[in-house]
Amino acid sequence: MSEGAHLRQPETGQPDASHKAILYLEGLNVSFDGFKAINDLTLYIDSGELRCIIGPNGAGKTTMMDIITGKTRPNSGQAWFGQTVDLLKLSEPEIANAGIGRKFQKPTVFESHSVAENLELAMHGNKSVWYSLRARLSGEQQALIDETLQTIGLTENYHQQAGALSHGQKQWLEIGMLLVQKPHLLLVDEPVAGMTHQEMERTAELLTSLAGKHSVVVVEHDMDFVRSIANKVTVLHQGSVLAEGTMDEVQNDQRVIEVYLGE
Ligand SMILES: Nc1ncnc2c1ncn2[C@@H]1O[C@H](COP(=O)(O)OP(=O)(O)OP(=O)(O)O)[C@@H](O)[C@H]1O
Repeated sequence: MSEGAHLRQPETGQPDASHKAILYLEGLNVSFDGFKAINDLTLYIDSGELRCIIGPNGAGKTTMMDIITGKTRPNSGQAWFGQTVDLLKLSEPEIANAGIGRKFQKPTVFESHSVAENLELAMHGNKSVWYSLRARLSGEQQALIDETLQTIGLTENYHQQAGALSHGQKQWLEIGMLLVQKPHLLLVDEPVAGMTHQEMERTAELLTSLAGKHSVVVVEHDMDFVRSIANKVTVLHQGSVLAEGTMDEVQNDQRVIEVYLGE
């Protein structure tokens, strides 16, 4: 089987979120050469919620995302997707196939293909570009592409070459490329780095519109942006949860203030 053969199959079963949470991280530990990057981390994400994760450099945010997607294996602890999917037993492609999509900071769209073709390619996943762009789209697939373009605000850019999009538009296209794979949980790494103010506002609208239908975890350094989208914020520090609550609650938390002042 070719690399990523399980990846990006659009139809996946629903994770069992009957106990409210879609993601359970419990007592996780990760050491790199004796250094504890993740230290007894326990964190729950509810089904349909939009959660922001903040924390100073080196707090363990990326490592936490890497555990969820199977890129990094913890030394101990538990990571469950819903009630029944043990993430620590799955490979990276199996985790993606189970319905966890990740958007990295830097956009990686296919620059020489059109916006719609990028969505088609993402929808067909592991198939070759040649196959993907010649396969006839079903009515349902075409409808998904149209709906996704509307969600990400790129309907007008259907035929435009992706390489000609602005930085912000490329980021939205890449979010669209995840959406056509119908993920249940979306992990989004620093979505607004390098964006104009206007692009940031549009990204805030986009991410908040995805919550409910999807569960969304956003790691972001820009506090104004976090304030504009967050209901609940988790602050990581030295690999553990330092504080959790509304933006106002965590910003007024003395321990959080000290950690950020100490940066
Ligand atoms: N592969 C690795 N080998 C050794 N140390 C690592 C490795 N990956 C991460 N670390 C260390 O683990 C700690 C946590 O890193 P991580 O990238 O998860 O933090 P972060 O909160 O995402 O930081 P930033 O906001 O700067 O991206 C850091 O001290 C980092 O240097």
